[in-house]
Amino acid sequence: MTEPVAARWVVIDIEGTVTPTSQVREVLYDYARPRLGPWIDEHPDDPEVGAAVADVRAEAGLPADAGTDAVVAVLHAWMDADRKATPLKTLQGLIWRQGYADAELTTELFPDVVGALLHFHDQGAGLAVFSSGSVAAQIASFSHTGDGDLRHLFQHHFDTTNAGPKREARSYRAMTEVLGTDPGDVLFASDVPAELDAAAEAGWRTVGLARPGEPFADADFGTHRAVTTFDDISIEVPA
Ligand SMILES: CSCCC(=O)C(=O)COP(=O)(O)O
Ligand SMILES: [Mg+2]
Repeated sequence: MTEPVAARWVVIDIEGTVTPTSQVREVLYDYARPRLGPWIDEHPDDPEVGAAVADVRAEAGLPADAGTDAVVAVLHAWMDADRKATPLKTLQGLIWRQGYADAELTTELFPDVVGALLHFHDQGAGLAVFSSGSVAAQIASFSHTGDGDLRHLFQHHFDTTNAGPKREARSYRAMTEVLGTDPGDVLFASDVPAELDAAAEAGWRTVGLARPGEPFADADFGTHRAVTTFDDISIEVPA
């Protein structure tokens, strides 16, 4: 990106934008898959787990008393289809948080990401994350990266629970309220054109990450600027 974008906030997507898609769909999904059933059975009194399991049953049309095996079969099918259903994301996030705490997981970021985020931060921009991954998963994921603990960089974390669906403008309007700024002061970076469309509809500025080898490398980004690396994104923070 040659021209700097005026932005007080930079909001980043995760999968395909700052981490390779394989980091989520292979490393993290493979970690969660065998642990979902045991996690559900070992946390019978955790209200967050109970609510997520009830939501899986309801969303999948299972009976209200369907057992763990039936619930896990649905969760595995959703993962196979990469359906980013909120109750799945809640349960994955709890499992991944434990995995990061146990030092069994480390987040691999694209090599251009940390330098760019540090630069935006040093320029005085606020940084936030908007991902289908739960807030718990996001925070855990940035606590153990190949580049160290990056949690201090982010002032806000948004997911499909506290903001809403990623492809709907109302989610971006809700986040704008929380950020306490004008929508035109926010730059959203994502690999998914439909997410950028929703952000633009809410008045945000957008940049598409068309990273070589990633699922949206050859996507049509329409009127959104598209770059292949964060090295090509520059911002200026209005005085
Ligand atoms: C470590 S955060 C987990 C990310 C995740 O579960 C996911 O589905 C990523 O989706 P995104 O909206 O960031 O593309
Ligand atoms: Mg993405």
